[in-house]
This record gives sequence, structure tokens and C-alpha cells, in this order.
Amino acid sequence: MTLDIGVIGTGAIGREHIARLHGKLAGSRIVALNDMDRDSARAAGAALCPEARLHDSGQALIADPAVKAVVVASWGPSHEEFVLAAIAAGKPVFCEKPLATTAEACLRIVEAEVAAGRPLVQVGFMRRYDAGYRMLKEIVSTGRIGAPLMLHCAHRNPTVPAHYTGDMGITDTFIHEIDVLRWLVGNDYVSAQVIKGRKSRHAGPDLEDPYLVILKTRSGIVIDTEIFVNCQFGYDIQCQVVGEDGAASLPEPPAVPMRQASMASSAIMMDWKLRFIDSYDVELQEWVDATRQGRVTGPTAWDGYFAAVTSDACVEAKRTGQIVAIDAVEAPDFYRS
Ligand SMILES: NC(=O)c1ccc[n+]([C@@H]2O[C@H](COP(=O)([O-])OP(=O)(O)OC[C@H]3O[C@@H](n4cnc5c(N)ncnc54)[C@H](O)[C@@H]3O)[C@@H](O)[C@H]2O)c1
Ligand SMILES: O[C@H]1[C@H](O)[C@@H](O)[C@H](O)[C@@H](O)[C@H]1O
Repeated sequence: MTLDIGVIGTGAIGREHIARLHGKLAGSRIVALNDMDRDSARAAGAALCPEARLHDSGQALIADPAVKAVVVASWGPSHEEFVLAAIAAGKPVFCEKPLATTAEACLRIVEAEVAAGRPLVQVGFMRRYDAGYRMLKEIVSTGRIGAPLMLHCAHRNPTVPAHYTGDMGITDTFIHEIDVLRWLVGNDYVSAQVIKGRKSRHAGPDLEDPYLVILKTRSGIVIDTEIFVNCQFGYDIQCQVVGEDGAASLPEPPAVPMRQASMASSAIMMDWKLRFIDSYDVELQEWVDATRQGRVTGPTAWDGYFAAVTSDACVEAKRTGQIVAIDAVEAPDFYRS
């Protein structure tokens, strides 16, 4: 049976998900839309799913009996309200990252889902669906390089927009590594440290850039990540896992090696939207398939909570220069597989 979905938030990623879920992927269609900017919802509907009903609020969309599952793609501060309403209505909900903007709000969602007694929430951490990360995880988890000891990572953007300021290097950018690296090594973090160095002349006045984040996991794995969002040369995601018996790296996206004018080269991507584009398709197809079977197979509300706790610790570590403990509450049995 086709999964009938309502989408809240018809901005950049909302429209991309609508296009995927209404036509591109199998087993789903969009039946309702809402955006606080009604013109945006109307334009998205006209272009992508003309038969979808427009609702005046996200709450009205969730209450619509025709809506069997909800996608939340509005701004982060609105996520908590909509995810809680979907849980209260007993409807599966795919929420774009972040699950909510504070760890306390994420915990409220965790508690509501546990009280509902069945899995309903998935968070949009799409890197887990990237073919390269999946191949790397296969190598790490089958022990081919021995027990992981250290990870050396980099998250580089060529530039960022003017509104990208403050702690967004952590809350908007490093949040991807926080989730995918914990999934990759299968181990929770216990501490965070941030080392700031010389600031790039390309960084805006309200931004420290670059800096190094060091996470330590419960089993003692040390993970260093360079966050550099004005590197100029490309969108460059690196991850090398060093194990007891070898090392393995995230594959580079395919690019044609060129030899020309006495140079050997291959292009580096510039646009982050393209780097993980295939993973969004896999992510949402798996979500549709699992939802139709009443299951959640992707990042859970607990993963969203743990990412928020880690992100908060990194922000504090950045502010204080101290090593900050990552203190999550005990994971409910509900989330233990
Ligand atoms: N997983 C990823 O790779 C990825 C990539 C981009 C964005 N995101 C996340 O997706 C979300 C949306 O990002 P975006 O880039 O599409 O932003 P955007 O600004 O392009 O679109 C957000 C839309 O949500 C609407 N909106 C905001 N609050 C609302 C509310 N209370 N009710 C109804 N509509 C509301 C806005 O009017 C806007 O149209 C953010 O949480 C962002 O972090 C995830
Ligand atoms: O919102 C974007 C997006 O999440 C990208 O993947 C990340 O590289 C950027 O730094 C961030 O600003």
C-alpha cells in the first residue's frame, strides 16, 4: 500500500524530499503540505504534487486523517513541536536534523516515543546511507583493520553564507560527523575538546575558523576532526580510521583524473548539496519501506538526543578551552537492539 505523507516545511530540503517521495521513489506519495510561508507551500505543491492539500498549520496537517506519515523539514526550532504532535497522533515521523535544538527538547521526544510504546521517529542523518561510509563501516565492523584506535577526519566547506556565524561550525556542520562517526565505530562519546588556532583571513568577523574538535569514545578511540568552513578549494570530507592492524579511508567521490598542460589533477566538488545526493534517495526509500512495515531502521530519536548532548559539550569545550564530559542520561531499553 502506498504511504501517504504530509510534509511540513517546503524550503530547500523540503522540496527535494517532496520530489523524491512523490514520483522518484517507490511506495510513497505526498498528500498534504504546510509551510508558514503559504506562497512557498502553494508553489511547491503546484510544481511537484498538485493534488496535495494545503494546510494552515503543521498541527492541522498532522491531524489530517489522510496523512499516514509526516516529514518535518521546517527550521530546527519548530521540530520539537511537530515531532511531539506526530507521536501523540501515533503517526511515523521523519524529522530533518536536528531532532530539536536542545538536548532537553530531544529528551522530551525520546520520553514521548517511549511512552507511546512503539518506534515512530527517524532523524535525517543521511551520511549513514552514503555508499562510501557504508563500505568503510563494513571494513571496520568485520575487523579487517583490527580494533579502531584513532580517526582523523576533516569537514571543509569552500565558503559559508553571511548568516553562518557563532557555533554553527558545530551545530550545523560538525553535527554530521557527531552522528556518522559514532555509528561508524559503534561506540558512544565520553568527552570533547576544541583546539582553536590561527583564524583564516577568509572567515567572517563572527566566526572562528578553522578549529580542531577531539572526541574520545567510551572504549578510548580518539577522533580528531578539522572543521574549516572557508577553505576556498572545495567541499572536502575526509575520514581515516586507524586500527590495530591497518588503516581505511572514506573513498573520494568519483572524478575523472586529468593530465593536461604538464599537470595531473582531478576535480574536487564545490557544492555540499551534491556530495551526498545519492544518500538522500537511499535514506528516504529505506524510511518508506520500513515505515510501511511499522518499523524504524534508521537514526532514532535516541541518536538525535545523543547528537544534541555531544554538540552541547563541543560548544562548551569551544567556549572554555576545557575538556568537557559528555553526560547523556542512561539509554532506555526501548532503544537497545
Ligand atoms: N540532512 C541534511 O543534509 C540537511 C541539509 C539541509 C537542511 N537540513 C535541515 O533541514 C531543515 C530545513 O532546512 P532548509 O535548508 O530546507 O531551510 P529553508 O529555510 O530553505 O526551508 C525551511 C522552510 O521551513 C518553513 N518553516 C519554518 N518554520 C516553520 C513552521 N513553524 N511551520 C511551518 N513551516 C515552517 C520556512 O518558511 C521555510 O520555507 C533544517 O533543520 C536543516 O538543518 C538538513
Ligand atoms: O547545512 C550545511 C550542510 O549540513 C552541509 O553538509 C555542511 O557541510 C555545511 O557546513 C552546513 O552548513
